[in-house]
Amino acid sequence: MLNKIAFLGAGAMAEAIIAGVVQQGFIEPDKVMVTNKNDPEQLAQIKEKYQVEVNSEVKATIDQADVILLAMKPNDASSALAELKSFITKDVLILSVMAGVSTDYIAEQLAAPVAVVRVMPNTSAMIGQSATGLTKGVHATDEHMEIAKSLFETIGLVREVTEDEIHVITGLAGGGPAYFYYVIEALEDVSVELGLEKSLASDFIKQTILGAAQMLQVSSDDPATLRKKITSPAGTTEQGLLALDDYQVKLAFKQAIKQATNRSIELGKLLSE
Ligand SMILES: NC(=O)C1=CN([C@@H]2O[C@H](COP(=O)(O)OP(=O)(O)OC[C@H]3O[C@@H](n4cnc5c(N)ncnc54)[C@H](OP(=O)(O)O)[C@@H]3O)[C@@H](O)[C@H]2O)C=CC1
Ligand SMILES: O=C(O)[C@@H]1CCC=N1
Repeated sequence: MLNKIAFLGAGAMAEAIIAGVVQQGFIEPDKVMVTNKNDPEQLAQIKEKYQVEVNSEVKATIDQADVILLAMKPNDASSALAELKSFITKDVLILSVMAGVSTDYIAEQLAAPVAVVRVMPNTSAMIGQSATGLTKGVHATDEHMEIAKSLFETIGLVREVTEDEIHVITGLAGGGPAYFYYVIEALEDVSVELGLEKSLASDFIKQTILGAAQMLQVSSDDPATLRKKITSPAGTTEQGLLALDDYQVKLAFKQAIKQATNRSIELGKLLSE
């Protein structure tokens, strides 16, 4: 049982994890303390929404915490770790959701053999539906991994991956919901263009994507087989898929994941320069 989780960072990802772990009952809200750089209003909102504790000081936030979750942007990592360094105790577990930032970098900046688990969730954590990759830093034990796993399993699927693989997980799943939202924006736009009310279109799009996702979960068919079952020869779907091929949409998605993955690698390298 955890004594306290300290969140350094109170932005979109921190909030999604806080909402998830509190609402799924992983930890009592009064055992969660949150700080940020300089936005008391955001802290007040988080406190009001989730009944967690907030504090403007790092020292007070991490006091008595057995888990510290780093949820600032990668370019704030260096200054945040420099501040954290003076307060860190050796038996704390550091979880970091920062894209690209390696476990070694975090331990080096803290100048201590501290247990670090690098985590890549996504914002669907908010409703318990994240897909989260975990990577064990050199000083983290199996017990630390179990703590990290049990925390993130309350807010979705968890898989342990290597530190190389977590870059791909970042490109694929960390930002993954954004790609689906982007597609949905286009589907909404065209439905309105073709004469549907936006809310009607939105209902159909949401149910269609949810149904497709659930089919993938329960069916023994692979995605290509499921697609073929929808595509009648000389029918409507065939025309839709022809357009997607004409516009090289598969290639575009492959390139998107490659670029996002490469950016994760690059963010890590930029910090080490
Ligand atoms: N958004 C997403 O979908 C995902 C994000 N991530 C990772 O999560 C991290 C946060 O992303 P996101 O939530 O989107 O970013 P946001 O900009 O929404 O939030 C960043 C937070 O970090 C705080 N912060 C900055 N410096 C410090 C510091 N020194 N000490 C304490 N808090 C600090 C900011 O405070 P203030 O507002 O006061 O400046 C802010 O609350 C990133 O590293 C990102 O790679 C990972 C997976 C998915
Ligand atoms: O865009 C980003 O850098 C972060 C990491 C994954 C999702 N959002």
